[in-house]
Amino acid sequence: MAAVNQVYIAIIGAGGVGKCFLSQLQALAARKPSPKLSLCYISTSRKALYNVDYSPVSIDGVTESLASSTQAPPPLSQVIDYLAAAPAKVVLVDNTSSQDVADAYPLALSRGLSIVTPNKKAFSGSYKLWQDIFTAAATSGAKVYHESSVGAGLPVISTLKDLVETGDKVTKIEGVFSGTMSFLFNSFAPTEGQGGKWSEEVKKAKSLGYTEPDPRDDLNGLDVARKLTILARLAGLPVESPTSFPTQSLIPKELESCSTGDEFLEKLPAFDQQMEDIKAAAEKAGKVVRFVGSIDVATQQVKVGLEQFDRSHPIASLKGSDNIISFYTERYGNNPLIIQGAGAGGDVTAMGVTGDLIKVLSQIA
Ligand SMILES: NC(=O)C1=CN([C@@H]2O[C@H](COP(=O)(O)OP(=O)(O)OC[C@H]3O[C@@H](n4cnc5c(N)ncnc54)[C@H](OP(=O)(O)O)[C@@H]3O)[C@@H](O)[C@H]2O)C=CC1
Ligand SMILES: N[C@@H](CC=O)C(=O)O
Ligand code: NA
Repeated sequence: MAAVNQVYIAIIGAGGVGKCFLSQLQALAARKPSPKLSLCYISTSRKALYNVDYSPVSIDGVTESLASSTQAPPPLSQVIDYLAAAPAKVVLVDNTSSQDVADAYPLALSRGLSIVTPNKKAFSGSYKLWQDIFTAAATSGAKVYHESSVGAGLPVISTLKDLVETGDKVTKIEGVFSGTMSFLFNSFAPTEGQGGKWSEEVKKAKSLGYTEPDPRDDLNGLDVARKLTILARLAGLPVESPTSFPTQSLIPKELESCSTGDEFLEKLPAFDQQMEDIKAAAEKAGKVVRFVGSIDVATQQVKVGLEQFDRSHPIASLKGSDNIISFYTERYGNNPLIIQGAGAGGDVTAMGVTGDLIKVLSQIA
């Protein structure tokens, strides 16, 4: 029988963000006085580690134990049955970008499992999925937190929720919402100097862990469209899906039929000139080009794409993978509330997930 206040942690996904989350979880579990956490399940898409009697999986060295595990992950519905029958409360941490896992949130929440995740798919899928998730949570009392689904660990979701829940009226949200796009344009079209080759910078963004598992999901604008869908919904706009508003893709037409991300990356250098032309057009106007998004709440308009900025504009002079997100509201008037900082990367994303876990623990343990 589990101790009173014991909480079981179940983790799906152990990639770039997942591994950083595991090291933060290890530090959290070792903290004194120690929260009564125990890891009862962890899986990737091919391997799993768990014990039918819920005896803990050691967090120390878990990446190595998982890699050498011979257990395959059971179907998701069975994982949810297993977790729902645990002799203590459970927090499910989804560190994948899987739509299948996201689609299972309503079931998991209705069975009492709380969820924390950086996965955007659940909150930016169909509006029905969004409603099902929050209805299931409200009915069962289970918690769902997804801070890192926008702006990685930056306090974007929590800030927007606070604005709305305290009665402010959000009129516009705009900025740079992609760590990958920020990094790409900051290094390919810097405010000073020459900048690198587009395709080389794309490869660097992937190796730095900024891109989605398939970098085409960043370059086609969908990752930003997903983030704006989430923010628009939280601001009160019932956006149907991330494809229901205009989004500019930076995938060359000729590469739209590539069957894998690797094939796309291999062929991309042949199309570097397309991006050079876009950069040159901005330079001719004395500006730089950046990939931005905006939500106009009053007109219900959401858009995502390239825009030109003066070199002195705060969006033009971002560094690294930084995001900048401005909230215009009635209370803040003409001077928006601005959040800025790294918007991608394993450690900063995992920070948002661990922070969410700590919030959930304070409510359920
Ligand atoms: N990287 C970043 O800077 C940020 C990432 N995020 C989000 O964090 C999430 C994780 O990103 P990241 O760590 O970079 O991605 P990775 O591709 O590095 O890792 C994904 C992990 O999920 C596992 N996985 C995928 N599908 C399934 C499935 N159906 N069942 C079980 N496991 C599965 C993969 O296992 P396997 O290897 O076996 O396929 C892998 O362990 C994504 O949703 C991403 O959008 C959010 C903000 C910033
Ligand atoms: N690929 C995303 C990761 C964070 O959401 C990005 O580059 O912003
Ligand atoms: Na965030």
